[in-house]
Amino acid sequence: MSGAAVRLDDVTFSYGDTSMTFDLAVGTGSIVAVMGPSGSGKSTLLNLVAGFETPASGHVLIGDLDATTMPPARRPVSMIFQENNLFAHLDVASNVGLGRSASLRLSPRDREDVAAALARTGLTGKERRLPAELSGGERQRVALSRVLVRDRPVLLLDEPFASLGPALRREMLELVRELHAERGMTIMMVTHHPDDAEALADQVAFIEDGRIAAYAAAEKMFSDNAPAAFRAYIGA
Ligand SMILES: Nc1ncnc2c1ncn2[C@@H]1O[C@H](COP(=O)(O)OP(=O)(O)OP(=O)(O)O)[C@@H](O)[C@H]1O
Repeated sequence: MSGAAVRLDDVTFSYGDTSMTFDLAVGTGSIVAVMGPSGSGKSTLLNLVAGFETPASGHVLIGDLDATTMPPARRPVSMIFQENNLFAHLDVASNVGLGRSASLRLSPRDREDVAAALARTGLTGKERRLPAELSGGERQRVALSRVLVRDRPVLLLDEPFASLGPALRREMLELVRELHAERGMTIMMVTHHPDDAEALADQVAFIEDGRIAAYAAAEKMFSDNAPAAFRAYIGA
């Protein structure tokens, strides 16, 4: 895997009378923290990239592809949500195997890759467990293992560690940082935690009222030179 650039070109979208407009260019292999008040449009932005929502106008470009109307499964993208990433009736190995084959027809090579991904995320020995028999952190490790076997150039994280305690959250962010160093995928991560953004991201996109109010290097956004609205939002 290596990353792909993501571009939203004059993308407009609305839910009833909530209108949003996104213009954003994310460089290949960079990590962008998507931050902003509740209801500002962070999840919608990720859903437009993933293909769960389709723009009213404008274009979504991923690498060389115009993905604007492409169905989610065909996009070179993986996404992890805060919860419900796994199928409750399938064991850990099968949930990860789905990243390779939707019908779970797995070759010996696929099975090796599933085992390697589970080893990489620290889940060896838990292959036969059901999601309900795992902790919240372990379930998100399963989701990350599936990302590894899916091997797509863009990874979208919609507050995947928000319900974990602080120490575990840091541990999971560290795992994401390592996987990024190994694979080089482009990451867009929604987070409400400035510490998480500072630890992981090289860019911060600040969303306010359905538009990108600021987009700059994390170094700048977490300095005294950050836009006033962002400083107010993080309580700086
Ligand atoms: N399925 C939907 N139907 C109608 N309106 C929606 C839907 N999903 C989101 N909205 C509205 O669109 C706006 C943006 O929502 P979105 O979920 O993208 O915000 P967010 O920044 O991710 O919020 P949060 O931080 O609370 O998760 C909000 O006003 C929300 O109420």
